[in-house]
Amino acid sequence: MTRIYLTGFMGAGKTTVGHALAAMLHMDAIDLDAWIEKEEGMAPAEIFAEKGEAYFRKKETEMLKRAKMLQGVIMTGGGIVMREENRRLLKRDGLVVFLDCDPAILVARIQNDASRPMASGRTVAELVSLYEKRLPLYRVCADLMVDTSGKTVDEIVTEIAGRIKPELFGHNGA
Ligand SMILES: Nc1ncnc2c1ncn2[C@@H]1O[C@H](COP(=O)(O)OP(=O)(O)O)[C@@H](O)[C@H]1O
Ligand SMILES: O=C(O)C1=C[C@@H](OP(=O)(O)O)[C@@H](O)[C@H](O)C1
Ligand SMILES: [Mg+2]
Repeated sequence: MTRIYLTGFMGAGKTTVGHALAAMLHMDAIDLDAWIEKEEGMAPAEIFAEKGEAYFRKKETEMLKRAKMLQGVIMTGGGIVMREENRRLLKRDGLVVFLDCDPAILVARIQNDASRPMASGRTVAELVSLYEKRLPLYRVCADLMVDTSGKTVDEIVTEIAGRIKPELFGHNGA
């Protein structure tokens, strides 16, 4: 397996954990949001504001398709599972690790974060409701689920690396 996709709700730690996991596994780290930002010359929040969510979602799917040409740990944006096409691509092209987390922790991390247009300005109830709407979609395309609540980034990375080794190198460790 040459691609490990990290999925999960905003604030779950996909970007942070992805860089640490890639370093541990000596793999490249590719954050789809950062890649979009580089290509568009605008951060996701600016793209949402100036070009709209539909434009961002189109770009996100385009990048996901292009990521198939790369190898490494690929960190996705929290909304990627909303499109059926994206879920199919994730499942087809790599090992999907879903970083789950207690919604109360997620909300504390993302509420009023102006860099996250799907979170800023939303109430706690709205954010929890968005998490609950997306949860089955994260689950349906995950090969592995990791509950990150109360764990440090180091603990999460160690847990993922231990659990994916059989998937990456074969069940006998070969
Ligand atoms: N396990 C963790 N423990 C404490 N803080 C974390 C943890 N994982 C991520 N964070 C923090 O939470 C915030 C959101 O992390 P980020 O990697 O941007 O999440 P995502 O990419 O899933 O939206 C960042 O400030 C990050 O430092
Ligand atoms: O949940 C979402 O719809 C989004 C999550 C963001 O990524 P993070 O999950 O890294 O915050 C980013 O892709 C964009 O702002 C939309
Ligand atoms: Mg991120």
